[in-house]
Amino acid sequence: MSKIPVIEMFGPTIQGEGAVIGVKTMFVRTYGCDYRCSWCDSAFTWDGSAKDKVTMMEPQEILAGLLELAGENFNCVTISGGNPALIGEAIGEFITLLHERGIQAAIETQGSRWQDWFNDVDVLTISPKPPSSGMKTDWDKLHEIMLRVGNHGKAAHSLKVVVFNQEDYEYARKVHFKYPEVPLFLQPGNDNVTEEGDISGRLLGRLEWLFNLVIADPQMNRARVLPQLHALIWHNKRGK
Ligand SMILES: C[S@@+](CC[C@H](N)C(=O)[O-])C[C@H]1O[C@@H](n2cnc3c(N)ncnc32)[C@H](O)[C@@H]1O
Ligand SMILES: Nc1nc2[nH]cc(C(=O)O)c2c(=O)[nH]1
Ligand code: SF4
Ligand SMILES: [Mg+2]
Repeated sequence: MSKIPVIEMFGPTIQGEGAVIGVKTMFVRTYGCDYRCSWCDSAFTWDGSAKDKVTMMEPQEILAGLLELAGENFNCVTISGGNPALIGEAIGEFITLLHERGIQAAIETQGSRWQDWFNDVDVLTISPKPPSSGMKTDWDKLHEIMLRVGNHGKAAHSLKVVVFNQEDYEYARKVHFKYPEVPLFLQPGNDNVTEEGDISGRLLGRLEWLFNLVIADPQMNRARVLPQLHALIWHNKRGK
């Protein structure tokens, strides 16, 4: 039986981002990422600082862990990371276990890798990375993924672009132009992920800035602009 490197499990909490914002969900965060975004708010999944916290878990053990944490108090599990798309069939098996119990599976990934289990996901969020991240988008790979989820998947899929500056905004426009039929969510970047205390004022200022860009832009009439809702409420606290 193949295993999944899990760095944390938490919840129930409220999905704070994207297409299913506001939904009660558990989180399973996998270890390891093929990217190194300069502003990553979950860098402990790849920078080595929490390596000793990784547990290799079978799908059944993860489900048992979630049930222990929350009992029956959830019907959605969000698998994030790191990049969960680095992991093969074990996640497919985990999704099957969730579905057997009538639980939905949501995925957060950046669109750099495909896995066949994407087709079985209920909510697939693809979040390609803008220039401020320091990462370079492989547009061919992203295109392959968008075609595959569009043609075969049952997944309700959407694109989510984090925007820190004007150049990132241009990148988001490019993504929207390439995939105009796919729901696009814009999310302002949190430029200090270690600040303690109440960061909501700073984040709301960035949200207003992004609102104003979209309001002025006829190319973005269908984009949706959302905060990281959990960060407004729980700030930079981990496991929320
Ligand atoms: C930590 S990532 C993990 C999943 C996957 N690696 C990805 O990037 O899509 C989860 C989400 O948080 C977003 N994110 C990470 N750091 C952020 C920051 N400083 N401000 C706003 N969003 C951030 C990412 O863009 C992604 O949409
Ligand atoms: N509440 C909450 N919502 C989220 N949406 C995406 C998250 C992530 O880190 O992938 C996240 C997270 O870490 N917490
Ligand atoms: S792709 Fe996601 S997890 Fe990986 S470094 Fe970027 S934001 Fe962090
Ligand atoms: Mg997060």
